[in-house]
Amino acid sequence: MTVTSRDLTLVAAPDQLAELLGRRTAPGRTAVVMTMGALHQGHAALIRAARERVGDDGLVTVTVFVNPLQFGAGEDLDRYPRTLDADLDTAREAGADIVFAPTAATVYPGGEPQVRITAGPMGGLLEGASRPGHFDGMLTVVAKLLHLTRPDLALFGQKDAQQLALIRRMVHDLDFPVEIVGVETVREDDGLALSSRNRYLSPAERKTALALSRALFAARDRLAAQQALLARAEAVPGAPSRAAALLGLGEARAAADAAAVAQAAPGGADAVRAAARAVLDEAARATPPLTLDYLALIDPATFTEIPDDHRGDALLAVAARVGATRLIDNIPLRFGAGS
Ligand SMILES: Nc1ncnc2c1ncn2[C@@H]1O[C@H](COP(=O)(O)OP(=O)(O)OP(=O)(O)O)[C@@H](O)[C@H]1O
Ligand SMILES: CC(C)(CO)[C@@H](O)C(=O)[O-]
Ligand code: BAL
Repeated sequence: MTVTSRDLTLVAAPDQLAELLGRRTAPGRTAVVMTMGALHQGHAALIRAARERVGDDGLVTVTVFVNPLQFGAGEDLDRYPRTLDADLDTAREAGADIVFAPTAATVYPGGEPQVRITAGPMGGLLEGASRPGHFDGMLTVVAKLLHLTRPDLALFGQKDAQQLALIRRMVHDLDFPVEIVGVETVREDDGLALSSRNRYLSPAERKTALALSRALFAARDRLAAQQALLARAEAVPGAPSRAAALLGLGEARAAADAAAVAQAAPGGADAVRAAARAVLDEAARATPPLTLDYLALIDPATFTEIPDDHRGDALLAVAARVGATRLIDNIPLRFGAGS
């Protein structure tokens, strides 16, 4: 579908939003994209995906709200970029109908809400361990915004993988009548995941920050190499070992690689993790340095570390600081046959 520039309405009050939704909603065809503003092409991809899903006569609402509840003390709530005029252009070009940009006093008229959503055990891991209370605050505002925007679909980025998993969990556990759609991470040409916080980076910091995506790609390449070797070795019937099998094929170099892989990591996950860590260790010695918060190779169903002999889906997730900026990124991986 080609998205042509359409009329965009900016609303700040929930009753105005309700009025618009009531007037224009086509049944089953409303979508929401929730953001904290400072929109970039990652957000635009979510809005375009929403438009694709609901069609030309559907309704796409973008929310722009920097939610104080999900920021911890000492985090960047005050300096978080607020660029509403530019956001309206991006939202319009990507195909939104409504931008709902309420104030904090509108969203929380009585101050901080007494009753909140609790993220549960998964909410205390990784991002939740580094940012205590973050996911409770995030889920609470997502629940509120779902009530206010009343969508059939809500789209979220895979870049915030744990957020997406927790929103799916909330919707499942609490029977929210909405379909949650995940959208692939949009990257710069050099691999850096688009993020509103990238604009904090100086050129030198940005260069160091590239280590996040390079680490993920190194791990992905390591897994692909391991699995190609294994597949070739397993293709030789009756071979006593992977290395011997490849030697039997006269592939001495590949056999040496296979032996190294087999020795370093018979199951594979540890070597994949190590390939990523090597890139991050190097970036820790760069100027300016990268300070690793976590690197985790996890089961996407639980967000707990996978064992070395894991088979099936996994997620490699990283969080790090460069200067005063904290960035996250992740990549899906598949261990075992068919990956
Ligand atoms: N590069 C990206 N590709 C796809 N979706 C993204 C990307 N970056 C953010 N999103 C998604 O956009 C939605 C709004 O995110 P948010 O406004 O926090 O942007 P952000 O760039 O992640 O900001 P921040 O730098 O503050 O984390 C979320 O669902 C998030 O996952
Ligand atoms: C989902 C969200 C808009 C809730 O404030 C925020 O966490 C974000 O931008 O990812
Ligand atoms: N992108 C997730 C929202 C946050 O960092 O608070």
